[in-house]
Amino acid sequence: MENRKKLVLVGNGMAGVWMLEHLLKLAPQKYDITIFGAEPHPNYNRILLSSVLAGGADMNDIIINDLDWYREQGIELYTGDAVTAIDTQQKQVHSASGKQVAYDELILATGSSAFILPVAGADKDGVIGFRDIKDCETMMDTAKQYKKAAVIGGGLLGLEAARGLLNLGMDVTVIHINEHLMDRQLDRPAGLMLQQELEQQGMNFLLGKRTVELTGKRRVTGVRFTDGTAIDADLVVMAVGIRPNVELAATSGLRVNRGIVVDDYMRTNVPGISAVGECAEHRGIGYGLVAPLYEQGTVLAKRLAGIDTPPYEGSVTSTKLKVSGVDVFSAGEFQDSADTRALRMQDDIDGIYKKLVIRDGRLIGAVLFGDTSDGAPLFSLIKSGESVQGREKELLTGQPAGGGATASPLQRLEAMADDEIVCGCNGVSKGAIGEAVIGKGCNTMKSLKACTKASASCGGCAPVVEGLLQFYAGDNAGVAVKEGICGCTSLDRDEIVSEIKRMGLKTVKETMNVLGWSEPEGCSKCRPALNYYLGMLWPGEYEDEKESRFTNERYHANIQKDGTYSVVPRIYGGVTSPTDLKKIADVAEKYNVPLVKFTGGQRLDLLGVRKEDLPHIWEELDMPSGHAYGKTLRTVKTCVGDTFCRFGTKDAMGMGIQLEKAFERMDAPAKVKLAVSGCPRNCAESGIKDVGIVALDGAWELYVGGNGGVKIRAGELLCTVKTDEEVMEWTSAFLQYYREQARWNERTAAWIERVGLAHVQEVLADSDTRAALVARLQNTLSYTSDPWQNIIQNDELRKNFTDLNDSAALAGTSPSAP
Ligand SMILES: Cc1cc2nc3c(=O)[nH]c(=O)nc-3n(C[C@H](O)[C@H](O)[C@H](O)COP(=O)(O)OP(=O)(O)OC[C@H]3O[C@@H](n4cnc5c(N)ncnc54)[C@H](O)[C@@H]3O)c2cc1C
Ligand SMILES: NC(=O)c1ccc[n+]([C@@H]2O[C@H](COP(=O)([O-])OP(=O)(O)OC[C@H]3O[C@@H](n4cnc5c(N)ncnc54)[C@H](O)[C@@H]3O)[C@@H](O)[C@H]2O)c1
Ligand code: SF4
Ligand code: FES
Repeated sequence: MENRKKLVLVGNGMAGVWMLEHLLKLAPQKYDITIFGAEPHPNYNRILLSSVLAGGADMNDIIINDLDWYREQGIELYTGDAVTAIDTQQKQVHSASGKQVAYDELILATGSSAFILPVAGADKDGVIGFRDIKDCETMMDTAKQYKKAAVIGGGLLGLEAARGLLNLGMDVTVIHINEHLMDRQLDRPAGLMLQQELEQQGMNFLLGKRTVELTGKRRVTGVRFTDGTAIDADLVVMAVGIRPNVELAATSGLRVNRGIVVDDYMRTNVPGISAVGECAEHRGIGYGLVAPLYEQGTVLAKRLAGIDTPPYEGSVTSTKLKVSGVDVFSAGEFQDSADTRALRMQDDIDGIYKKLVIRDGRLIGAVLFGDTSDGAPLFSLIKSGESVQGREKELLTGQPAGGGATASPLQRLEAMADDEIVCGCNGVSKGAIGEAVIGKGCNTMKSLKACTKASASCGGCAPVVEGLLQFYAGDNAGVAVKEGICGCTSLDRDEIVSEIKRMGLKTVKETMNVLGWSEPEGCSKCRPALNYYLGMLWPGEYEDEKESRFTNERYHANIQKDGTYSVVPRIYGGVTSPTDLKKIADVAEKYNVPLVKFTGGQRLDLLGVRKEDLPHIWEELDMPSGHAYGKTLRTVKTCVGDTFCRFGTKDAMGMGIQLEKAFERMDAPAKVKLAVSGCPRNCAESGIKDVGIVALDGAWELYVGGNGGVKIRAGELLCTVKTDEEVMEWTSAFLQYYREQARWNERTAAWIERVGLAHVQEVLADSDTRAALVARLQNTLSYTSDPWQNIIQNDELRKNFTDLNDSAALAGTSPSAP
């Protein structure tokens, strides 16, 4: 150990420790390391303080390296002890607690401090910046006692602080000096759209205001502006930018401007002393985001390890607003000037704005509002500096020139270049994720994060990283995506299903016991999932556990927002009769049903029914349940087909009724909707159903995986068949395969995206497999019966509808579109 050099790091924050981690990987034995940190904590993720304040994370969740890590690395760590002087002659640092430590290499990573406006009253109690754990705790404590918060500064930090304070129940006013928010990241249209969104969330704004004084005695009570106006405030958070911590360097004789001046290898003007992070100023620029600081850290780590490295030449930055739930992205030069051209697209109805700034045929900046999914590829183009001439409009619309379909998420992942940066904070490319998943077997988000650092900082890239994890794991047969289905178990869906089968587990309780659930009672995520898997695996044998079902399924009715229920009788294929209509009208009148409405699935919905009336209504209706509440077949929508329509080529109504009669009461991982149209005009909207059938001249087309809900998805063509019998066979086989393979609560659209249509087609192409699937579905359906008939004929079950304090059901309902 004696010939190791001594390395001292001043500042136990994000940039310094990130650099050290890198150095330890490159040259684990080269240095004896000592770290001084002014804060009393191990290294934590400062970025996530916004999430902690907003209630989305716990302080424990944001520790990056715990104390064990320092011990394991042999690092001497002094927390809560600031370095106060550097003796550059003796090569020693002195700390506030009186320690003296010698160095061969000294790294200054002292970060920044929140800039506190030098206005009268800025030293009063209740006036803080938002920089560290202490500030965060002060805000959380203040919200318990006080009501009114003022945030000065409508930049990234101010808006994230304001969102957190709103979540803590405070009235929040953001005071901003400019006429639009985030003026350092957004142009005016995007700034105004952001303001509108945040106002709807309950934030108040005072724009164009310059603070002149903070009023109050010891504690702040208000904010006064240069125009003479004022507001009350019990808490004032200053978020008007940052100032690099340079005092230590300046008083020790290092060259300092706004930050500590460094060259392209992060060297200061004093031999043996480097600076990295927010405290450093490189080519006149100080950065306030982690991505460029990590780029600096990479160069410094290599130099300290003695490895050749290209110089650090500065960074192009991109930002995203966190925690507000509003999608905002900004990168590069976002303001246009005399030598730039800008392309803009604004959609006020959907709240989407996109601006691209181009100079000399190259993309140099972008602003996205409302939909930031193009952020990563646009940022890659900005960084690469490649020509986009002729492709500008394509980049703006996201569609290939000359039209064509918008790519699906999977296609988009596939189309990404290997060197495209996926995680901006940590500089992780698509290729690096592929390498980690396939090459190193990192097949969970946790291990992938540990392996690559992707999504370990702001978390903004997590959806894309997760998509790539699925993408690569799916592509590589040897790797399975392993995510526990909930916090009670580390087992994923496939493992649970195969263990239930292998060990013959027959109840929810037994499954949880045998498979080592951490929560003996399970949770609202795993209980209904296990109930479904057991019912799917052991039809006829497994007794449904009604306490594992949500309220809607438990009462066989959709609970409405006023606590009443709805009744939807089954109307096969949407075809009814005067007799049924009369029955429906009679019960609606008799039970004072406040609303009778046609649903999107061509059914009649009686809304506003009292729980105790449900059994009587169903008794008097004497019609089968429409299952408008469950994870089952909901409806088969039909058009009139060739029975009446002059374009019709086949009997769409007849086919719809046949399908609905065949699959009614079929439990499924999620709700299932079907449609049959008599010709490609598609009046029954077959293109957006789980199974959508379209008649052609002499054939039927079967589309699968469509969805018209939150995330619209067009169905994909599974097959084209000739006869009605084949329609029944393929639909049965498809539905049973979905029942057996999908995760609980996964709609066919999500399932198909996950496993790929080609896989489903390959499985179903085999006629023996189809026959076996059809037989298994028929077997399952043979055990089902109408739930309302069961209830009205059973006095015990009827009692549930008069006992108003039935608390055994799982809290929550599932959405109820029939
Ligand atoms: C609430 C919040 C949200 C943010 N969100 C994002 C985001 O989403 N994306 C993004 O890219 N960036 C974000 N940032 C910025 C990001 O956190 C910083 O860029 C990053 O932490 C800077 O790292 P650093 O190591 O240079 O400084 P720091 O993380 O501040 O670390 C410096 C450390 O040095 C210590 N120190 C200072 N002087 C001394 C001394 N003399 N002796 C010993 N120790 C000393 C300080 O106490 C501090 O602990 C956010 C910042 C905040 C406050
Ligand atoms: N999501 C993220 O990436 C994120 C989140 C939080 C913080 N940060 C980083 O933390 C640092 C601090 O953030 P910030 O928002 O304080 O800095 P900022 O410089 O981005 O924004 C400060 C804002 O305050 C306004 N301002 C300046 N003087 C004012 C005054 N007297 N009254 C009212 N408004 C005034 C400015 O116009 C500016 O919009 C930055 O480096 C930022 O990049 C990033
Ligand atoms: S889908 Fe075709 S057959 Fe059906 S109603 Fe429309 S036009 Fe007529
Ligand atoms: S982009 Fe911030 S963690 Fe990946």
